[in-house]
Amino acid sequence: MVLAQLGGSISRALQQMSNATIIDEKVLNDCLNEITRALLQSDVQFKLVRDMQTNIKKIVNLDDLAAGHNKRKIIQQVKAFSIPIYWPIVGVCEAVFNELCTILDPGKPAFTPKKGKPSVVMFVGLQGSGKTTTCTKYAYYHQKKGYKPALVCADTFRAGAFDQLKQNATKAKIPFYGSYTESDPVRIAVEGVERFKKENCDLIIVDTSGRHKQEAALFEEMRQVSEATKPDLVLFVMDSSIGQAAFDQAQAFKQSVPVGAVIVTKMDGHAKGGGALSAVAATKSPVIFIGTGEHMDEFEIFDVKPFVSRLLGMGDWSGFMDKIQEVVPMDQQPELLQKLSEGNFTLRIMYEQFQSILKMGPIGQVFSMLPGFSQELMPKGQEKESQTKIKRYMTMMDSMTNEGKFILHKLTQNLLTELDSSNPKIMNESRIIRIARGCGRPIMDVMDMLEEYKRLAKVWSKMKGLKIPKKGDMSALSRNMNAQHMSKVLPPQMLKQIGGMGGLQSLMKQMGSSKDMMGMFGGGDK
Ligand SMILES: Nc1nc2c(ncn2[C@@H]2O[C@H](COP(=O)(O)OP(=O)(O)OP(=O)(O)O)[C@@H](O)[C@H]2O)c(=O)[nH]1
Repeated sequence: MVLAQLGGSISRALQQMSNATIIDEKVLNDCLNEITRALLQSDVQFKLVRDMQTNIKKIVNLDDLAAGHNKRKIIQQVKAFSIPIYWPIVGVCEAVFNELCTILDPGKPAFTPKKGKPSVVMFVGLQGSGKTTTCTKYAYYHQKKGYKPALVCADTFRAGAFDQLKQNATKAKIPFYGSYTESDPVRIAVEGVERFKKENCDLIIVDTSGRHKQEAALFEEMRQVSEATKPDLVLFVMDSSIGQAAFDQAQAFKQSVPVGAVIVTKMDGHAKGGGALSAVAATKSPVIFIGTGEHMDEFEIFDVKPFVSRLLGMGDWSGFMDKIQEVVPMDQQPELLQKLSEGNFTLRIMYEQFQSILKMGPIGQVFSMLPGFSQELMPKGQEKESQTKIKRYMTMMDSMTNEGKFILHKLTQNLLTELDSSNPKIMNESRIIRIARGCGRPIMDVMDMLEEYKRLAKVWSKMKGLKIPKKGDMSALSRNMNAQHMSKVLPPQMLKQIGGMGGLQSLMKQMGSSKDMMGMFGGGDK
């Protein structure tokens, strides 16, 4: 399965899960099985896939969720009180995303050469993996960054290897060393490294001959080159279409030489995404670059998160996780909560929420996948229409502001704009006609917008009576938040999963410390 298909399969599996009304063990298992199948077909090693599935289940354990053991998920769920989102799906997506990122990130950065200080980098890999081409790409990349690279051809096995390197190096104006007559790769490697050290080159790249894991003699030769040149970094070059063999091959190299980083080549073709994951797992070294074509500059720094996003077929999933917080920015939550606690869900608040959703751009569409997020406002499969609808509502509300008609507040005698009033009754016929005229929309549209406002106001009215602390004191908020409030604002399915009112109460007891509760709102130190 090629990369794009893998992404498609995984996102389809997640989408199917999001279509389910209730996410129970079976729905979660079906989704994970689907993802597992897709990864296996993409040549991710079986063990890796199995571990990943177990880990995701641990993170998204629905039983745990009900019993309140899984704080992280609960934290996400409680955050959901800010907006009616069915959060567990985000949790599963995030877990899949994080698991893939974890596999690709072995936790230790690769060696980076320093300018002005001689470093030796040795390239190893299977025959035809693109090693020689990649050596030059790597040298050229660093040359552009101000390094002084040099190439040494220690591939005495393949006839024509030296010519190929010479040709590439000449094109890129990079000094090179090799021999048509010498057959000992160790000797050539040592001579080349010494020579370029004397010439003050700071990045000496040693290309070795391609080999297969069955070729014991060639592996021994590679080990000797490594011992003699003492490279600062051994780079394993792997063709992305190698398939299931990737793990074993990478491991065989790692067992002979201290592989410190991986470069995956031919990512431009019918690339299998799984190989990269397997190579990292086998070598416990990070992928640092990818080759995306035959040309010198078709070479990119490897970045885990965008790669996984691509793998999952979701433009920028990591960005989504960050942006999700924007729906109600953390620093604005106390203010917002204050207004809501007073039962003041105004058209202005609705306007600001719409603004946040639109700010999320196409990512906002992801919300429409999530059951619970205003089915009426964002029906599935009609994201574009929904966005247009939101924009239309906002235009109507703009017209309300511009008219600047004020309403006298019954109790405070303050003058409020239509946008700041939380009493839908004030929107009488003459006001509706005026707004419709002002924005050039039919009266029905204005009424439609006001219906949506009433619907949302009803959801938010459940927050009424919540004691809100002063701005910044989130822990006080958590102390004042009781299970009763929570039960009102959590979507019913979510409450059911937590174990109803009883489950919620015991959960809140367990999470009693203010530090934990602060975490629930994204505040405090984590
Ligand atoms: N499309 C594409 N082709 C690549 C890429 N990298 C290398 N190639 C091509 O792959 C083929 C093999 O590349 P080489 O650099 O000769 O491979 P090698 O690993 O040095 O080969 P041995 O010396 O036999 O081990 C060449 O035709 C390269 O042009 C890439 O990122 N994308």
